[in-house]
Amino acid sequence: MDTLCITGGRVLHPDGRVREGDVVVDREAGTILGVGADEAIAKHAADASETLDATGGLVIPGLVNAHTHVSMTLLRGYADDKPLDAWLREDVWPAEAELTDDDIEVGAELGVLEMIRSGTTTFADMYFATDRVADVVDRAGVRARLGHGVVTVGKSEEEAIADVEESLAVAADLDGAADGRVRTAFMPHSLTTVAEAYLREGIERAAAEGVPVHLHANETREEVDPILGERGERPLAYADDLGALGEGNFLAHCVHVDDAEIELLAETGTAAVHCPASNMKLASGMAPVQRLREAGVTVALGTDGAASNNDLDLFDEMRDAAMVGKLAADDASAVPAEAVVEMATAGGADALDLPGGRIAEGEAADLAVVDLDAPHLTPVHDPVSHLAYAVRGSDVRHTVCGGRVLMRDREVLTLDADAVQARAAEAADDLVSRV
Ligand SMILES: CSC[C@H]1O[C@@H](n2cnc3c(O)ncnc32)[C@H](O)[C@@H]1O
Ligand SMILES: [Zn+2]
Repeated sequence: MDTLCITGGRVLHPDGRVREGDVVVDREAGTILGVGADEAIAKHAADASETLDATGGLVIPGLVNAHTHVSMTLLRGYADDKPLDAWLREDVWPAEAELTDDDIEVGAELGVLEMIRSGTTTFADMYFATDRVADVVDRAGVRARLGHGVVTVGKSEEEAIADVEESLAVAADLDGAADGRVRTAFMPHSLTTVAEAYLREGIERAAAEGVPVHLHANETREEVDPILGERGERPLAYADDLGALGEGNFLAHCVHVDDAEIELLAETGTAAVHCPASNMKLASGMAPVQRLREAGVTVALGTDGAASNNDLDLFDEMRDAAMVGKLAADDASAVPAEAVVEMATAGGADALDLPGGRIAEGEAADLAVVDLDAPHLTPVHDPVSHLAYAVRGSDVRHTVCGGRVLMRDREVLTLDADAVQARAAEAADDLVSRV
């Protein structure tokens, strides 16, 4: 049998416990064959086709970035210190109007490179030129749920219809690409940037095809108030009426949600993707993560785009989520370390309905090895505490997705890191000079 064995480290199990042991992977199936320190595992380790050394390290599930716009790496640091609406209208949308498909591809390469280097194996992406993003996912060896983002405000009826059609066509055509590592969703941008008729038709057709729906929801007060004023109902009641809530669907942000909306998410099985860094940078607000989790809502973590974060490092996101979760709840015991680790792993995989997120026999072999042998990680009283509060993306030693080694000893094997960085820097300069 063709196996990969990750040896000599400690392993984070789905129950949050950490134990010494090896992880044996069936490379053909891309799944975990066994975990532990018993004789059978030792025999597998001795016979392994390939070995990754985890000595002094912690093996964790590959992290899941459940909401991003990966190609926005080209706009990292382009526009800061503004609230969402002004940031989008004055800076981001004019720049995005100049993006070529080549820019989107190189921006995606840069973002995926950054994610692999910080232990992320799976992401959800809402953007444009989705076929080019899918091609990057294929070459880089990661997993993703991808969609074409629909905006109809400011467009003619013909353009708006074409945008909805493109999102539905992309969802149908790209699903299963990259040997099944690409799955898709219908992705209207938000409840205020897509008009009701288009939302209603697109969501109905997506549901009929079994395609999930992903959108930004309840991100700012400026987005909630007009819906409340014009419709006399809260945004998630409107979303429910549109058919946007349900198992498999996931909403980014969910900052300004009241108790009834939290209950709606829980009842319908709709997941929420918490984006703490973006919410803080744009001063959008503090999501009630503790209350969402207590209500039984699946909560995942997302970086949002690199222009509002400004990185794609899920370790930063875990720390931010734990910190701001305590402030939001006015309670230092809220959103503890084990909660944010769960949100970045199993919670993310569940929200996106993709494999991975748990290290156990039969699960997808999506893994990262974190090196704990560093001054800022010494001593190790509690490895889970370190994951949430002290580890940095640059502490990741190896990254594996579907049993394939994507980064070994910090060398990314599936992308040419220097070339990607150089191409992206040039594309970003050209882009800005055109805006
Ligand atoms: C239509 S493709 C996605 C669209 O979303 C924009 N975007 C980036 N970050 C955010 C955010 O935090 N809230 C809302 N929209 C955002 C991105 O620039 C694309 O235009
Ligand atoms: Zn977003």
